[in-house]
Amino acid sequence: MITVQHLTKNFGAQTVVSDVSFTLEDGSFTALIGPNGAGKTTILSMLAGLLKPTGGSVKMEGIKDIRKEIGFLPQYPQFYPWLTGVEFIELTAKLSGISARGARKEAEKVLEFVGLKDAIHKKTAQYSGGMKQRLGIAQAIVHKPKLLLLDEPVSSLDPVGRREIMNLLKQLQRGSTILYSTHILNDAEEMTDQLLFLKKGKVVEKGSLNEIREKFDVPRIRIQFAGVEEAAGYSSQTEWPTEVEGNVVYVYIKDHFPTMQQVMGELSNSPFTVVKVERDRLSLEEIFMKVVSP
Ligand SMILES: Nc1ncnc2c1ncn2[C@@H]1O[C@H](COP(=O)(O)OP(=O)(O)OP(=O)(O)O)[C@@H](O)[C@H]1O
Repeated sequence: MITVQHLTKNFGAQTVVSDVSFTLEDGSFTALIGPNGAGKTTILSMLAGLLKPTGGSVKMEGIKDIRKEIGFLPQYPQFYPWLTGVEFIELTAKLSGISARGARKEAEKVLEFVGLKDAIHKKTAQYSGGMKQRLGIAQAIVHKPKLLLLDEPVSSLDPVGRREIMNLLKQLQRGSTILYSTHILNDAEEMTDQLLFLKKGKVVEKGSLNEIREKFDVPRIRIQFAGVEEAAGYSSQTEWPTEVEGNVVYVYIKDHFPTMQQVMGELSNSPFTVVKVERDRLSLEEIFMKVVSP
């Protein structure tokens, strides 16, 4: 388990990370979510040992020098353009303490794992954005770190590239604890065990997606009608509290009422044409806006 306690960073008079505490269970997948400038990179850099905290601590159970146990993918990874993929990873493997004899083999293995097997002898200057991101992940994991820190690993990629990298990260989770920053909330919604919402350097909300949903969700039933008039008609005749948005009516649930059956019963006795009825849930994006908006 990794325990972060009261982590704080000041740049001059400005406090950009303020008293941040959280834990990462072994093998868990945690997203650090926050708007631009919230302090995500600063937190990851302190965890990676690249930036000295002004205060607070980062501890890994049973480990004294945690730097050896960390793999880090910076937001904008840089590679020597004159090296091939395998040469670059071999170099980083040696720098992270793998023996000269083992480094080449480990480099080839990890490049195959990240899907770059066919490009290992290509110069990194010729890699596409997605390939560079895979190469960045390869350099972060070649020494099999216990904690993997990834700063915006998918933000620069198109949806297909994002999906591929997220699937890759999911596979990595079997061997590592992962903390990654993102502002692409769809990915976080699907994959993550724990969410940390960051605003102006402070963790303003944390928990599993379900826990956070429980807290912020407004229970309601969404009914889509065939037309705007029908939605307005239903809304004016029902006894339940509603809100109308075009051809959609939201029926608000309070203390478990109305139930879905009650609403369906009412609709089947009404003259209005219904297209779709569903229990409405806030998306992670909507929750995020609620949490971080001023
Ligand atoms: N070396 C530095 N000196 C002074 N201020 C800094 C320094 N590095 C970061 N900051 C400030 O700290 C704040 C947090 O920056 P940080 O890069 O951690 O945010 P972020 O959440 O990663 O943002 P983004 O999503 O834009 O990458 C910002 O206001 C930034 O300007």
